[in-house]
Amino acid sequence: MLRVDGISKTFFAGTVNEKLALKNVSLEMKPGDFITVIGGNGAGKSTLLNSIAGVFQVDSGKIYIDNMDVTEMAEHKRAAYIGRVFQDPMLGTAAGMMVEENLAMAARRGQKLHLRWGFRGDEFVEFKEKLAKLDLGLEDRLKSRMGTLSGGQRQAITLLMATLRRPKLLLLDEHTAALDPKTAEKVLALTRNIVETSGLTTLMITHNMRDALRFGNRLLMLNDGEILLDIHGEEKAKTTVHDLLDAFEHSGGNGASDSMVLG
Ligand SMILES: Nc1ncnc2c1ncn2[C@@H]1O[C@H](COP(=O)(O)OP(=O)(O)OP(=O)(O)O)[C@@H](O)[C@H]1O
Repeated sequence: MLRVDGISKTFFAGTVNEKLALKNVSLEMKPGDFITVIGGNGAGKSTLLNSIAGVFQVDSGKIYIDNMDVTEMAEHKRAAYIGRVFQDPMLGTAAGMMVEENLAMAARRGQKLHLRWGFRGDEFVEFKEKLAKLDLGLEDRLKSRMGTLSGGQRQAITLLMATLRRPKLLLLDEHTAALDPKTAEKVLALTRNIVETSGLTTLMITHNMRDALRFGNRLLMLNDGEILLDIHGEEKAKTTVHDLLDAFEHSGGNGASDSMVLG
Protein backbone atom coordinates (compact mmCIF):
# COMPACT_ATOMS: atom_id res chain seq x y z
CA MET A 1 0.00 0.00 0.00
CA LEU A 2 2.60 2.57 1.14
CA ARG A 3 6.27 1.85 0.53
CA VAL A 4 8.93 4.24 1.70
CA ASP A 5 12.28 3.15 0.38
CA GLY A 6 15.38 4.60 2.06
CA ILE A 7 14.34 8.25 2.23
CA SER A 8 16.62 10.94 3.62
CA LYS A 9 15.96 14.62 4.20
CA THR A 10 18.35 17.35 5.29
CA PHE A 11 17.17 20.87 6.12
CA PHE A 12 19.45 23.89 5.65
CA ALA A 13 22.06 21.76 3.88
CA GLY A 14 25.52 23.31 3.78
CA THR A 15 24.80 25.86 6.51
CA VAL A 16 25.62 25.91 10.23
CA ASN A 17 21.99 24.97 10.84
CA GLU A 18 22.21 21.81 8.71
CA LYS A 19 19.89 19.14 10.12
CA LEU A 20 19.63 15.58 8.88
CA ALA A 21 15.98 15.03 9.82
CA LEU A 22 15.47 11.62 8.16
CA LYS A 23 18.26 9.09 7.69
CA ASN A 24 17.60 6.41 5.10
CA VAL A 25 14.14 5.55 6.47
CA SER A 26 12.27 2.58 4.97
CA LEU A 27 8.75 1.55 5.79
CA GLU A 28 6.18 -0.73 4.23
CA MET A 29 2.50 -0.56 5.15
CA LYS A 30 -0.14 -3.16 4.32
CA PRO A 31 -3.67 -2.04 3.43
CA GLY A 32 -5.57 -1.35 6.66
CA ASP A 33 -2.42 -0.95 8.79
CA PHE A 34 -2.96 1.61 11.56
CA ILE A 35 0.50 2.72 12.70
CA THR A 36 1.09 4.99 15.66
CA VAL A 37 4.33 7.01 15.55
CA ILE A 38 6.10 8.24 18.67
CA GLY A 39 9.46 9.85 19.41
CA GLY A 40 10.97 12.82 21.24
CA ASN A 41 10.99 16.40 19.97
CA GLY A 42 12.77 16.72 16.65
CA ALA A 43 12.86 12.93 16.09
CA GLY A 44 11.62 13.33 12.51
CA LYS A 45 7.97 12.31 12.91
CA SER A 46 6.44 15.28 11.10
CA THR A 47 9.23 15.21 8.50
CA LEU A 48 8.28 11.60 7.71
CA LEU A 49 4.60 12.50 7.28
CA ASN A 50 5.41 15.66 5.31
CA SER A 51 7.71 13.68 3.01
CA ILE A 52 4.94 11.18 2.31
CA ALA A 53 2.44 14.00 1.70
CA GLY A 54 4.85 15.77 -0.64
CA VAL A 55 5.14 19.00 1.38
CA PHE A 56 8.76 18.99 0.18
CA GLN A 57 10.91 16.73 -1.95
CA VAL A 58 13.13 14.19 -0.22
CA ASP A 59 16.87 14.25 -0.98
CA SER A 60 17.08 10.54 -1.79
CA GLY A 61 14.95 7.43 -1.69
CA LYS A 62 11.54 6.64 -3.16
CA ILE A 63 7.91 6.79 -2.03
CA TYR A 64 5.22 4.54 -3.54
CA ILE A 65 1.48 4.57 -2.95
CA ASP A 66 -0.20 1.46 -4.34
CA ASN A 67 2.94 0.74 -6.39
CA MET A 68 2.75 4.20 -7.96
CA ASP A 69 5.96 6.18 -7.64
CA VAL A 70 4.87 9.50 -6.07
CA THR A 71 8.36 10.65 -5.05
CA GLU A 72 8.30 13.61 -7.39
CA MET A 73 4.55 14.14 -7.53
CA ALA A 74 3.44 17.62 -6.37
CA GLU A 75 1.69 17.88 -3.00
CA HIS A 76 -1.66 18.96 -4.50
CA LYS A 77 -1.67 15.95 -6.82
CA ARG A 78 -0.76 13.55 -4.03
CA ALA A 79 -3.62 15.04 -2.00
CA ALA A 80 -6.03 13.06 -4.19
CA TYR A 81 -4.78 9.91 -2.43
CA ILE A 82 -4.06 11.26 1.03
CA GLY A 83 -6.26 12.59 3.85
CA ARG A 84 -4.52 14.75 6.46
CA VAL A 85 -5.39 16.18 9.86
CA PHE A 86 -2.97 18.50 11.65
CA GLN A 87 -2.51 19.51 15.27
CA ASP A 88 -3.93 22.98 14.70
CA PRO A 89 -7.75 22.93 14.52
CA MET A 90 -7.56 26.10 12.39
CA LEU A 91 -5.96 24.18 9.52
CA GLY A 92 -7.77 21.97 7.08
CA THR A 93 -11.12 23.76 6.98
CA ALA A 94 -12.35 27.10 5.66
CA ALA A 95 -13.19 29.16 8.77
CA GLY A 96 -15.48 31.61 6.97
CA MET A 97 -17.55 28.92 5.29
CA MET A 98 -20.42 26.98 6.74
CA VAL A 99 -20.00 23.43 8.06
CA GLU A 100 -22.12 22.05 5.21
CA GLU A 101 -20.08 23.94 2.60
CA ASN A 102 -16.85 22.52 4.03
CA LEU A 103 -18.30 19.02 3.95
CA ALA A 104 -19.62 19.46 0.39
CA MET A 105 -16.18 20.65 -0.67
CA ALA A 106 -14.54 17.59 0.90
CA ALA A 107 -17.10 15.31 -0.77
CA ARG A 108 -16.14 16.80 -4.15
CA ARG A 109 -12.38 16.67 -3.61
CA GLY A 110 -10.57 15.95 -6.84
CA GLN A 111 -13.59 16.96 -8.95
CA LYS A 112 -13.97 20.15 -10.96
CA LEU A 113 -14.81 23.16 -8.81
CA HIS A 114 -18.04 25.07 -9.32
CA LEU A 115 -18.82 28.57 -8.19
CA ARG A 116 -21.95 27.45 -6.35
CA TRP A 117 -21.99 24.36 -4.21
CA GLY A 118 -25.09 22.55 -5.36
CA PHE A 119 -26.32 20.36 -2.54
CA ARG A 120 -28.07 17.09 -3.00
CA GLY A 121 -30.76 16.36 -0.41
CA ASP A 122 -29.39 12.90 0.31
CA GLU A 123 -25.98 14.42 0.97
CA PHE A 124 -27.45 16.74 3.57
CA VAL A 125 -29.08 13.78 5.34
CA GLU A 126 -25.80 11.82 5.19
CA PHE A 127 -23.81 14.74 6.66
CA LYS A 128 -26.37 15.22 9.42
CA GLU A 129 -26.21 11.53 10.31
CA LYS A 130 -22.42 11.49 10.32
CA LEU A 131 -22.31 14.63 12.48
CA ALA A 132 -24.83 13.18 14.95
CA LYS A 133 -22.57 10.14 15.40
CA LEU A 134 -19.73 12.40 16.53
CA ASP A 135 -21.76 13.18 19.67
CA LEU A 136 -20.45 16.74 19.76
CA GLY A 137 -23.78 18.49 19.13
CA LEU A 138 -22.87 19.26 15.52
CA GLU A 139 -25.89 17.86 13.71
CA ASP A 140 -27.76 21.15 14.19
CA ARG A 141 -24.78 23.32 13.24
CA LEU A 142 -24.63 22.62 9.49
CA LYS A 143 -25.31 26.29 8.77
CA SER A 144 -22.73 27.55 11.33
CA ARG A 145 -19.45 29.04 10.15
CA MET A 146 -16.54 26.69 10.90
CA GLY A 147 -14.75 29.53 12.71
CA THR A 148 -17.47 29.64 15.38
CA LEU A 149 -16.96 26.00 16.45
CA SER A 150 -14.77 24.77 19.30
CA GLY A 151 -11.36 23.21 18.54
CA GLY A 152 -12.67 19.70 19.20
CA GLN A 153 -15.69 20.21 16.96
CA ARG A 154 -13.43 21.49 14.19
CA GLN A 155 -11.00 18.58 14.51
CA ALA A 156 -13.86 16.08 14.38
CA ILE A 157 -15.19 17.71 11.21
CA THR A 158 -11.69 17.91 9.70
CA LEU A 159 -11.34 14.18 10.34
CA LEU A 160 -14.70 13.55 8.73
CA MET A 161 -13.69 15.66 5.74
CA ALA A 162 -10.30 13.97 5.38
CA THR A 163 -11.94 10.55 5.23
CA LEU A 164 -15.20 11.29 3.37
CA ARG A 165 -13.79 10.11 0.06
CA ARG A 166 -11.89 7.18 1.57
CA PRO A 167 -8.28 8.19 0.95
CA LYS A 168 -5.67 5.52 0.23
CA LEU A 169 -3.70 6.87 3.15
CA LEU A 170 -4.70 8.88 6.25
CA LEU A 171 -1.99 10.99 7.93
CA LEU A 172 -2.70 12.31 11.43
CA ASP A 173 -0.11 14.68 12.88
CA GLU A 174 -0.86 14.96 16.61
CA HIS A 175 -4.43 15.80 15.70
CA THR A 176 -5.68 15.69 19.29
CA ALA A 177 -2.73 17.41 21.01
CA ALA A 178 -4.40 20.83 21.18
CA LEU A 179 -7.67 19.50 22.65
CA ASP A 180 -8.74 19.10 26.28
CA PRO A 181 -8.46 15.48 27.52
CA LYS A 182 -12.19 14.71 27.30
CA THR A 183 -12.55 16.07 23.76
CA ALA A 184 -9.25 14.45 22.71
CA GLU A 185 -10.63 11.10 23.86
CA LYS A 186 -13.79 11.62 21.81
CA VAL A 187 -11.82 12.54 18.69
CA LEU A 188 -9.52 9.52 19.20
CA ALA A 189 -12.51 7.19 19.59
CA LEU A 190 -13.94 8.69 16.42
CA THR A 191 -10.61 8.18 14.69
CA ARG A 192 -10.56 4.51 15.61
CA ASN A 193 -14.15 4.11 14.49
CA ILE A 194 -13.59 5.71 11.08
CA VAL A 195 -10.26 3.93 10.50
CA GLU A 196 -11.67 0.52 11.42
CA THR A 197 -15.03 0.76 9.65
CA SER A 198 -13.45 2.07 6.44
CA GLY A 199 -10.30 -0.07 6.79
CA LEU A 200 -8.13 3.00 6.21
CA THR A 201 -4.35 2.70 6.06
CA THR A 202 -3.29 5.21 8.70
CA LEU A 203 -0.19 6.83 10.20
CA MET A 204 -0.88 8.69 13.45
CA ILE A 205 1.75 10.74 15.27
CA THR A 206 1.17 11.10 18.97
CA HIS A 207 3.22 12.34 21.91
CA ASN A 208 1.31 10.07 24.22
CA MET A 209 2.82 6.58 24.66
CA ARG A 210 -0.35 5.23 26.21
CA ASP A 211 -2.37 6.31 23.17
CA ALA A 212 0.31 4.89 20.88
CA LEU A 213 -0.16 1.51 22.57
CA ARG A 214 -3.97 1.70 22.84
CA PHE A 215 -4.50 2.55 19.19
CA GLY A 216 -3.46 0.86 15.97
CA ASN A 217 -1.97 -2.52 15.14
CA ARG A 218 1.63 -1.36 14.81
CA LEU A 219 3.90 1.17 16.53
CA LEU A 220 7.00 2.98 15.31
CA MET A 221 9.40 4.84 17.56
CA LEU A 222 11.60 7.39 15.84
CA ASN A 223 14.76 8.92 17.23
CA ASP A 224 17.14 11.28 15.53
CA GLY A 225 15.72 10.61 12.07
CA GLU A 226 15.76 6.81 12.35
CA ILE A 227 13.25 4.09 13.20
CA LEU A 228 14.28 2.82 16.62
CA LEU A 229 11.46 0.38 17.21
CA ASP A 230 8.84 -1.24 14.99
CA ILE A 231 6.41 -3.54 16.81
CA HIS A 232 3.09 -5.02 15.79
CA GLY A 233 0.35 -7.51 16.63
CA GLU A 234 0.88 -9.62 19.75
CA GLU A 235 4.21 -7.99 20.52
CA LYS A 236 2.62 -4.54 20.53
CA ALA A 237 -0.31 -5.76 22.62
CA LYS A 238 2.13 -7.01 25.29
CA THR A 239 4.27 -3.86 25.32
CA THR A 240 3.91 -1.39 28.21
CA VAL A 241 4.78 2.30 28.53
CA HIS A 242 7.66 1.17 30.72
CA ASP A 243 9.02 -1.04 27.90
CA LEU A 244 8.80 1.90 25.49
CA LEU A 245 10.67 4.18 27.89
CA ASP A 246 13.34 1.49 28.33
CA ALA A 247 13.74 1.06 24.57
CA PHE A 248 13.96 4.81 24.15
CA GLU A 249 16.56 5.34 26.84
CA HIS A 250 18.71 2.31 25.96
CA SER A 251 19.13 3.44 22.42
CA GLY A 252 20.32 6.89 23.29
CA GLY A 253 16.95 8.67 22.98
CA ASN A 254 17.14 12.29 24.05
CA GLY A 255 15.26 11.83 27.33
CA ALA A 256 11.53 11.27 27.05
CA SER A 257 9.58 14.26 28.25
CA ASP A 258 6.48 13.95 30.45
CA SER A 259 4.41 14.93 27.47
CA MET A 260 5.81 12.01 25.51
CA VAL A 261 4.55 9.65 28.19
CA LEU A 262 1.30 11.29 29.14
CA GLY A 263 0.45 13.50 26.20
N1 LIG B 1 10.54 22.81 7.29
C1 LIG B 1 11.64 22.68 8.05
N2 LIG B 1 12.68 23.51 7.91
C2 LIG B 1 13.80 23.38 8.65
N3 LIG B 1 13.99 22.43 9.58
C3 LIG B 1 12.98 21.58 9.79
C4 LIG B 1 11.75 21.64 9.04
N4 LIG B 1 10.94 20.66 9.47
C5 LIG B 1 11.62 20.00 10.42
N5 LIG B 1 12.85 20.53 10.62
C6 LIG B 1 13.88 20.06 11.55
O1 LIG B 1 14.02 18.67 11.36
C7 LIG B 1 14.11 17.99 12.62
C8 LIG B 1 12.97 17.01 12.75
O2 LIG B 1 11.78 17.76 12.95
P1 LIG B 1 10.32 17.12 12.98
O3 LIG B 1 9.36 18.25 13.02
O4 LIG B 1 10.18 16.13 11.91
O5 LIG B 1 10.35 16.36 14.38
P2 LIG B 1 9.15 15.75 15.21
O6 LIG B 1 9.57 14.37 15.59
O7 LIG B 1 7.88 15.88 14.47
O8 LIG B 1 9.19 16.66 16.50
P3 LIG B 1 8.04 17.33 17.40
O9 LIG B 1 7.52 16.23 18.25
O10 LIG B 1 8.80 18.34 18.18
O11 LIG B 1 7.01 17.91 16.49
C9 LIG B 1 14.11 19.08 13.68
O12 LIG B 1 15.45 19.39 14.00
C10 LIG B 1 13.44 20.25 13.00
O13 LIG B 1 13.89 21.47 13.52
